[in-house]
Amino acid sequence: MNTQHFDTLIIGGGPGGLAVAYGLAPHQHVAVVEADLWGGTCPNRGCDPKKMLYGAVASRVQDQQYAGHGLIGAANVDWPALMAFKRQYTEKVPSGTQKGLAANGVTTIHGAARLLDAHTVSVARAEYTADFIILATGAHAARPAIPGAELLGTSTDFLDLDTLPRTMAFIGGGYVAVELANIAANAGAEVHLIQHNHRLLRAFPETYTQRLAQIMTDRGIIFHWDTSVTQVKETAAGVALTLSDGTPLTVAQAFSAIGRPANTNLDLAAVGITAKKGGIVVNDHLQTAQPNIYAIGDVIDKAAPKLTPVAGFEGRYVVSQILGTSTAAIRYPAVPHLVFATPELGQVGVSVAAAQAAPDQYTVTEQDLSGWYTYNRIQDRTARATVITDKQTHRLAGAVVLATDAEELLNYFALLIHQGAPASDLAQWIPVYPSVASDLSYLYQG
Ligand SMILES: Cc1cc2nc3c(=O)[nH]c(=O)nc-3n(C[C@H](O)[C@H](O)[C@H](O)COP(=O)(O)OP(=O)(O)OC[C@H]3O[C@@H](n4cnc5c(N)ncnc54)[C@H](O)[C@@H]3O)c2cc1C
Ligand SMILES: NC(=O)c1ccc[n+]([C@@H]2O[C@H](COP(=O)([O-])OP(=O)(O)OC[C@H]3O[C@@H](n4cnc5c(N)ncnc54)[C@H](O)[C@@H]3O)[C@@H](O)[C@H]2O)c1
Repeated sequence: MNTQHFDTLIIGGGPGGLAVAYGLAPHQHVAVVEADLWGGTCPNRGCDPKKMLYGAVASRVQDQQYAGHGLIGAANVDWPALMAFKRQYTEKVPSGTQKGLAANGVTTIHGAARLLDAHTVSVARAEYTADFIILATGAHAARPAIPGAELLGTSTDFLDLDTLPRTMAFIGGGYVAVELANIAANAGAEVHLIQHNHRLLRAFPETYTQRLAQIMTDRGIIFHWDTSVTQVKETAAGVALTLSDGTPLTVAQAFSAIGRPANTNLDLAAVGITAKKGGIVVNDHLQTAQPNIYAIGDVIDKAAPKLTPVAGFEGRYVVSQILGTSTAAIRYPAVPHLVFATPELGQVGVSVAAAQAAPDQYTVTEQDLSGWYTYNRIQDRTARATVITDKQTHRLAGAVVLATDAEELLNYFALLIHQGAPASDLAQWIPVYPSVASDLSYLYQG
């Protein structure tokens, strides 16, 4: 068998793998193996298509907020046209990604890769060797272990629905369930969200998640708290879910959104690499038990959130390790994370719970922003934010925002934390007025 050799071989052509490929391509002979769609989850069936659908419903919600204040009637979502708009973007992603890699001298190999030893990978009947191997295989949607689970769709199915089902249910109360339920409900569907406990979006403060749940309830989403689904059956009308209290719930379509286990199906044991529930185990240099095999992105077990920019950050870090431009352990900056609902809920830095547990160290200030000009102007009646500052350094330590376009404030907060900028810096800065940025000096006062 002819074996091709590369300096670095990357398994997985998503945001993590691509960051490594583009970083190493000018210096090395590099290959990427992709089993499915070039570009990975985010641009094909994750962040990007999700935000295209979200954009339309967010506009509709904004229209509704202007009702009686200058706009008559909210725009309606034309789901097939919105889906066509989304597909115009997503359909070009795989070929565009592959062409981009080829144009940068990266070899692209299509197929599912497996590890044969610390330097050898098999794809179909071919074998490839490499000095370094990067595992960047991401994660996949889980389905509950119940009879009929195969009848449940996943986020991938939702993001490619030709027509919007009149009724639907989401099992789970994490990012995926909340974001997709919000899109579906604001696009006109009757939506049920079934959560097995009483806690939505565990990474966010409960006072905020309860507020968001109330806003979503007011918009028509039906929450089934402390409820599990015990069985799914096909019916003429769609699917019949049996809920843990015995109640039947029939909807046109139901989706599993109970988490995303790592794609560790790589014959890891054959090379002595371990994986836990959260994913592949790596050290603080992102090396697996085999020092020449790194793992990055959603496939690794880590405390950092599993997000696209985090996968890219890890990819660039691994490039610096392989090229020898850095030998330091990985240090993550404060990572902003945000749920694209209407309104958006985001947070960055020290959590409210951690700050409240250390009252000598942090000041926690929560403010209702709904009366502020920025939010009153767009009739966002629920906007609020919590800002956490360090009592000793007077620097920004963390923030939580529930508001229309919270993403903007969150990005500013992340930058201020990253730069360790004192509040006094804002006095030397002139933002556009009126804008979200022009509120910063009122929110962060050191
Ligand atoms: C519905 C949804 C919405 C999301 N929204 C956001 C968002 O708004 N913001 C955000 O930051 N993140 C979001 N995410 C998360 C984001 O998509 C991931 O964090 C990101 O894609 C991780 O990148 P990755 O490179 O680690 O993995 P992936 O993007 O999953 O790429 C891994 C690639 O590896 C391939 N692969 C797997 N096994 C093999 C194998 N054996 N051989 C070869 N190839 C293999 C897969 O086919 C895949 O293409 C969302 C995710 C979902 C599902
Ligand atoms: N805006 C964003 O940045 C964004 C959007 C979507 C996804 N993501 C990424 O994708 C990841 C996965 O999202 P997700 O929503 O699938 O997972 P998640 O881990 O965020 O939430 C899973 C939810 O399912 C519930 N659950 C778990 N097991 C269950 C079971 N057996 N039965 C019923 N419910 C169960 C959990 O309590 C939780 O509410 C996120 O953690 C995030 O990293 C990010």
